[in-house]
Amino acid sequence: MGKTLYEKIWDRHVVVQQQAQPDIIYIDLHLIHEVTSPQAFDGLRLANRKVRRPDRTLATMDHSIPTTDRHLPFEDKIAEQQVEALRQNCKDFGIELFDLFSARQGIVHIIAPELGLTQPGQTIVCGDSHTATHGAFGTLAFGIGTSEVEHVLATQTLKQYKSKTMAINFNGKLPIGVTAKDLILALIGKYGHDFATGYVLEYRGEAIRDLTMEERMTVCNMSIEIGARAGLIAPDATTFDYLKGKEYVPQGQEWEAVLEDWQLLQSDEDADFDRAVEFDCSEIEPQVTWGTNPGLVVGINSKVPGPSEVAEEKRQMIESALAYMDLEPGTAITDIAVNTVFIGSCTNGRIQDLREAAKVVAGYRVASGIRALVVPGSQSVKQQAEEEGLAEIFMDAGFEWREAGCSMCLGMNPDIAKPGDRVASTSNRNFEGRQGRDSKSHLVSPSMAAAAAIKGHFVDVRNWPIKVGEGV
Ligand SMILES: CC(C)[C@H](C(=O)O)[C@@H](O)C(=O)O
Ligand code: SF4
Repeated sequence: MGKTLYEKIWDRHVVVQQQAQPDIIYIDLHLIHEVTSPQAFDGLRLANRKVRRPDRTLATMDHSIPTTDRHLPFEDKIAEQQVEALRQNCKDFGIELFDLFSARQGIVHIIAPELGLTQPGQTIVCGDSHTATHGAFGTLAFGIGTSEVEHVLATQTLKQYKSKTMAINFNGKLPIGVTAKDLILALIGKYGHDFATGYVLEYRGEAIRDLTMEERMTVCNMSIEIGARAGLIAPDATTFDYLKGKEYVPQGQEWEAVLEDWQLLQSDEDADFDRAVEFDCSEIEPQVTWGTNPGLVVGINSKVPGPSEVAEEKRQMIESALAYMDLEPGTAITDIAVNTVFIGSCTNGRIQDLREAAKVVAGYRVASGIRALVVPGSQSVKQQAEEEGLAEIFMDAGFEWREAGCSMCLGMNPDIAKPGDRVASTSNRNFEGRQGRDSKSHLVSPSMAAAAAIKGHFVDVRNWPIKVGEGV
């Protein structure tokens, strides 16, 4: 019997295997940030322990930091303490930190891939649920809790039960103007936000093969939003081209050797997945979430559904989502007006995302009364966007252009949506209060968010360009 990619990576990392016990697996890379690490370091200190592999541990700050005026003291003293604690911990335990003013600072899931730290066949963990992003490289990457962060810091290993495996076969090609974000939202919409609980997914098929690495990261990033532990894409020429020459990737003869090894990282043809799903890509439209979890999503040319359209056991959930979102069933998605637009996050804060948004924005102005933010996922994305003239396009149109961080993806830093704000957001979560108390989030792709900023409501970006002033 052949093995799945997941099983191959797992087997390469098992350190101890005992009956009726979780396996102990080796961790190749441990990423840390300011929110989920302080208690873990406190635990180490109490036990008088060191960090086992500081050289395989990397820290950045992203969640609670401001994206403007970084030279000023923080308004939020708790956030400032978190950041201070991370600095001290990294210093005391010899861990490299990309601090606030580092050219390498950024969202943890954006910086590791862009530096070439994320590589096929590795195990990567982080005290953060969107660690699955790194799965785009054929890397087993998943989020862990703070006590596990401590365990990994101390031992560079983790106790884990093996997950079940699910193949997600995306058949056919993505229609023109439909993005990776729409692909993953459509999948979650069809199956629901808890469908894949307990599974590690492998995304496969023509539509996946056609995606760039950045698009693959968008897909894997949202694995947790369908309940999965992790999501993987087998590495191929696209992966190797992306990695070649990156700072932390081996060069010369060593590159040839790793390349040979990485090519083995495919599920065997006769591998047995616990479950397989076939998904037809040909009918996907640009997606817009209307509810309070990412699975409550429809195509741009649809209407907000009502409780009567769903199975009895889901009615209450739909009713409470409609009430929170202040939406009436039957409302056309294109009639939903927003007053805030957020382009950024580890889902869609990479350079390709900003390029796609800028294409829509170029030559237009943000509609009046709209607050629109573009927040690059890393300082390196920021710099590149400035060099390419994207920052100027955004600023000329009336967008705010920020320093890198999680920003309005979650209400943990000064970029908070106000009560009642309705946000078109390129992030990955739309739970109640996610972007600020009593604010309403609609998840979309970068080009859809950009178009909503210009028009003041959702539009089908496939019909862009729309002449300024038309139909507003
Ligand atoms: C704060 C952090 C622990 C959290 C996570 O685990 O995902 C955050 O990144 C999020 O996206 O909700
Ligand atoms: S950008 Fe959002 S989803 Fe990603 S790590 Fe930060 S808070 Fe979590």
